[in-house]
Amino acid sequence: MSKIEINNVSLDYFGKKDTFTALKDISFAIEEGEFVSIIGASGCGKSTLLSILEGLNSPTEGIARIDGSEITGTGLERAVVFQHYSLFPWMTALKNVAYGVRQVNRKLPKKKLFEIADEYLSKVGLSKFKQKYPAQLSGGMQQRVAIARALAMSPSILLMDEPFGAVDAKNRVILQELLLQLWEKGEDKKTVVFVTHDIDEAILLSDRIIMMAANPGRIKKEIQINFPRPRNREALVQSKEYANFRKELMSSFFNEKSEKIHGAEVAL
Ligand SMILES: Nc1ncnc2c1ncn2[C@@H]1O[C@H](COP(=O)(O)OP(=O)(O)OP(=O)(O)O)[C@@H](O)[C@H]1O
Repeated sequence: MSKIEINNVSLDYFGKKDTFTALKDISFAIEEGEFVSIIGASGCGKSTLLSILEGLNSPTEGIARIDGSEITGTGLERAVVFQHYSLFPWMTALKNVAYGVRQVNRKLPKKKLFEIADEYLSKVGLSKFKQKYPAQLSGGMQQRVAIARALAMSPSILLMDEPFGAVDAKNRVILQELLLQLWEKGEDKKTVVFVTHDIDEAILLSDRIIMMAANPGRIKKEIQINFPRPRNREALVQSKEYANFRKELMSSFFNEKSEKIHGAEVAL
């Protein structure tokens, strides 16, 4: 049994006048401990797919399962990290992480709760900032807190929707490496579903890439990534294998019909 199974899933959004098919007949499986990225043009349904895995949306057709059971709502075994920092502004970094831990274990004594929060903030390099409020932290730091909170909840599945999309280029690299390190070293390897627009990010992090196409949102290609782990960005990007692999991936990514609508490139 796979950790995640998506079988013939379609999802329609019903408007007042018309219906929009955001996902059409999608099937794939993700094994326990696998790191899978979903890439594709804007509007191809990546976030919609993630919302089904999160349990916020239900397929119009088909079935989505976790550990063999149909997803019927949100669950504490799934933690989510979004592009926009979803921290509570009135809580310190430490309290934000402790809040997450409390959601999964309400009986834990306060002291233990804060010990766990402390441990995870130190894993993401923020020990010195634990008493700061989100507004006192940079965007990259806030995203570290969000990652610490997600990991501290000890989920078996981590759902990440463009988690580094809003941070600057330098912090993006730092966060990618942090996530790679935490995931590769993790004693209990999480199953990760990671939505991104960034091909290099997807190659660096993933075991497999699911490439989607738009109108309607569907799977275009699945690509296995066999670069050995632990991965080192410098060594990886300098290798000939990487250059060839990336070139191939880029050409299938852009080999999609598109049209300029109001000056913007829109995938068809
Ligand atoms: N609630 C909704 N009602 C109607 N249409 C929606 C709704 N949510 C999303 N859509 C449409 O469904 C399609 C898929 O949206 P989705 O956000 O899943 O795409 P995406 O691949 O994540 O895009 P992006 O990369 O820009 O975030 C888009 O055309 C979007 O406009």
